[in-house]
Amino acid sequence: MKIGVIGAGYVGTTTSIVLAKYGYLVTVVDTNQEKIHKLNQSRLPFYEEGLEELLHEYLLEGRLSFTSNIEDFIKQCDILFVTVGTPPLEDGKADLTYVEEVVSQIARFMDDYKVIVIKSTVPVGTGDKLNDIMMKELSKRNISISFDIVSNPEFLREGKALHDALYPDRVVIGCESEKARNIMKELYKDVDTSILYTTIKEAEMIKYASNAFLATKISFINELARLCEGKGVNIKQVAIGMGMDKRIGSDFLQAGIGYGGSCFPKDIKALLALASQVDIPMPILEAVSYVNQTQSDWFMEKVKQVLGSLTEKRIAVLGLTFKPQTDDIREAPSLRVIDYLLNNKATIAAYDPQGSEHVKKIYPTVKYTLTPLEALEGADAVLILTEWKEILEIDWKHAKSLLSNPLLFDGRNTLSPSKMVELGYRYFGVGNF
Ligand SMILES: NC(=O)C1=CN([C@@H]2O[C@H](COP(=O)(O)OP(=O)(O)OC[C@H]3O[C@@H](n4cnc5c(N)ncnc54)[C@H](O)[C@@H]3O)[C@@H](O)[C@H]2O)C=CC1
Ligand SMILES: O=C(O)[C@H]1O[C@H](OP(=O)(O)OP(=O)(O)OC[C@H]2O[C@@H](n3ccc(=O)[nH]c3=O)[C@H](O)[C@@H]2O)[C@H](O)[C@@H](O)[C@@H]1O
Repeated sequence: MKIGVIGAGYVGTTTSIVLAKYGYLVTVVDTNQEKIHKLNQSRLPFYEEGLEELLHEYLLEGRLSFTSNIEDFIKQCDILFVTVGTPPLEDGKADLTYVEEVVSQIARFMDDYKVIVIKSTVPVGTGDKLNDIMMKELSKRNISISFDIVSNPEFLREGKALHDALYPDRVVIGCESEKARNIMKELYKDVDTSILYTTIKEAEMIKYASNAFLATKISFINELARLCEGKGVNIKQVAIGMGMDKRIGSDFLQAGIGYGGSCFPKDIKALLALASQVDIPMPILEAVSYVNQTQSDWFMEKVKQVLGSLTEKRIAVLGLTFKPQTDDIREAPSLRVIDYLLNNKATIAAYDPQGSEHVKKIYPTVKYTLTPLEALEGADAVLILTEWKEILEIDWKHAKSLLSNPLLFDGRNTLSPSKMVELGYRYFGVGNF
């Protein structure tokens, strides 16, 4: 069974490495020559711990290969995983251009049965649409070759990609043919988890529903944090107490400056766009998005209030990526915070272990430092926006001596307020005292 993976992004690269680990022969294709070149040199095109070593090993062993020749690739592979991007369009809908293009190419070049496994996050009904595209392309060739479309959504998190792909909580397979189902069953035989077989549409919806629910938990706790702050109640204790109820669960109840990343914001927009196409109002999801969009402003208003004015104030921004252990800055709350600070004429020194180069392209006037302590020199306030280990493990006693003003705004509620106060800081968390 030869496996092909289309797209060498987070999902494609991780999927290919995991499949190679399970002993399959895997080839990955991408239109981005630079990525393919890098991968062929055992270098990841993004930052993700634990993957590069395996990439190197499997390349050497010949279990994994990377190419930009799509035609040969399609002819040679039996199972094709589609992992290309589905970014948001202006109106919030998922842009299916890349997925549709890939599927057309498969139909144009295939000469025997293929299982086409859609891993990209796509709206409900996409499987049917892709099926139509395949049929149309094949009829242009005046040829009849059988194929199956399977929806196998990906649930990995950036920063924990390898762990999540190796030990998933569940695998969802949306599949409507016995033949494809048996192939998928064989493919996942060594993965020790529950497999849920569904229709294609159900699998497509499960992916969006899961992300939307996780985002709802975050916006719920963030909204509650605002109330807790007003009432002098500690949100961290509230979250612990809530999370002890198994029906609620303790995950994704960490209050902060809001969720970011390439998926939650995009997938919520896409789900709302899907609902509006069929005139179904989704006020809960609208509110989830609204709370998230206003959370960093709410946080920054507090900073402004404490400082009086931000004009010409020196602000140390610690953490730029949307979460730790990644270099991804897509929809990162730090971008909104920097925007806010620049609009208020503050001076910024920013530190991030992985994300600075990317943010520099958007905000070239910000000073980017190589160490967290450099960013703190002469600062009037410190903002923690991402809970990187490098930031949490700062020697905060020494750090205080570098600051003009020991004001600490912890946008991730990760430091101990009492310890910081003991060290002489004025500490402000998110509903956390
Ligand atoms: N990033 C993540 O953690 C997760 C992403 N997803 C979903 O998976 C999909 C992919 O996400 P990422 O891997 O982050 O995307 P990405 O943007 O990192 O990678 C997509 C890759 O596809 C390539 N590509 C585009 N058109 C192509 C074509 N015609 N032929 C070959 N390659 C082509 C691009 O050059 C790019 O390298 C999205 O739908 C996303 O929502 C799902 C779960 C987790
Ligand atoms: O579809 C996707 O791409 C993926 O989206 C998320 O994964 P990811 O965006 O990589 O990262 P998360 O760990 O979910 O964090 C997302 C954002 O929420 C924030 N967050 C998370 C948890 C929390 O309690 N509070 C909170 O503010 C994080 O800081 C981050 O900005 C989902 O967790 C994955 O299951 C899914 O596969």
